[in-house]
Amino acid sequence: MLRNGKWVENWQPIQQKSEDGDFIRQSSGFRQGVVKNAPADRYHLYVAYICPWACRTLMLRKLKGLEHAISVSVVNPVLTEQGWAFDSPEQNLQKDYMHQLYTHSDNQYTGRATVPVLWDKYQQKIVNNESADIIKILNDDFNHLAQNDINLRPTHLLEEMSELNELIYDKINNGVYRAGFASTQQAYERGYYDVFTGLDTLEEKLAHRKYLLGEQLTEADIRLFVTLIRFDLAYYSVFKCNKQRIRDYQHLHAYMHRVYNLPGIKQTVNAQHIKQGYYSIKTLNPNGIVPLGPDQI
Ligand SMILES: N[C@@H](CCC(=O)N[C@@H](CS)C(=O)NCC(=O)O)C(=O)O
Repeated sequence: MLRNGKWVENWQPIQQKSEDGDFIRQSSGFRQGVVKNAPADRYHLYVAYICPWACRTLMLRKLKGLEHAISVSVVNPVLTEQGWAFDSPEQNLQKDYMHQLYTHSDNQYTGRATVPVLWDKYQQKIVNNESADIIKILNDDFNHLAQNDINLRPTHLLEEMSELNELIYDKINNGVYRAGFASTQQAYERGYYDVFTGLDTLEEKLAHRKYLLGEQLTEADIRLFVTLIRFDLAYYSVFKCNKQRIRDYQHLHAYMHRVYNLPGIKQTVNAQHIKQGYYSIKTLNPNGIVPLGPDQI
């Protein structure tokens, strides 16, 4: 991580814990918006295919048809001693590491150099590093450039969606991390039970619905999909969420494939990066062996 603009931590991110051993997610440091009627060459996304938070921004970019307007850089799947690294110097400032883009934006930055990042190419600085903000920005503020007429935050569904988003975040998106990074048995069990009660609730909901809120795809589906697609590949095993796989849920499994088969979505999923990334977390998998399976998800 960065402390006052200096890279201080060794490669494995220190996971903040509560007194009871629960994993605590840190908050994001850059929370700005974009300019009105942004030109097509102004903004850029930095993402990792391993990262569910980053991939939800990639999904929005695809679904809205913003590929021509928002360029993308993808980091390598395995965190290095200096955090996220690029294969070759990235395209905006020719930097090798993500943390250099953070210190270029704020030379006193303290915090983790996470992805996703929404970058302003004109001002050469980070606009926002919170995926919840970024997906809202991509949905609401780029309609003049969007090639697809789709709104994932329809006003009449916002209230129901935000309730559902809370459940998805607490029990599922963050639940798998709370199980995976727990440092006591009790904390692990809290995470584990949250994950599976959450999945059971949504399995029931999806028995009668195409998407979480009915016929229309919404942001809630994006938020759920990114965890479902990583589940059998990584969370089931490396995060010990092993009551059952997504494959074993009739409705959730069909739904996951329904979303996966939407135009462009497959290109936001890279199973090899997901496995390499999660199985390289040394505290959870000291020898770094990456499993060959599953053959199918
Ligand atoms: N609040 C952030 C969380 C992003 C996040 O945790 N990203 C992880 C990858 S999944 C990361 O970049 N970790 C690097 C690190 O912690 O050093 C968001 O949703 O945008």
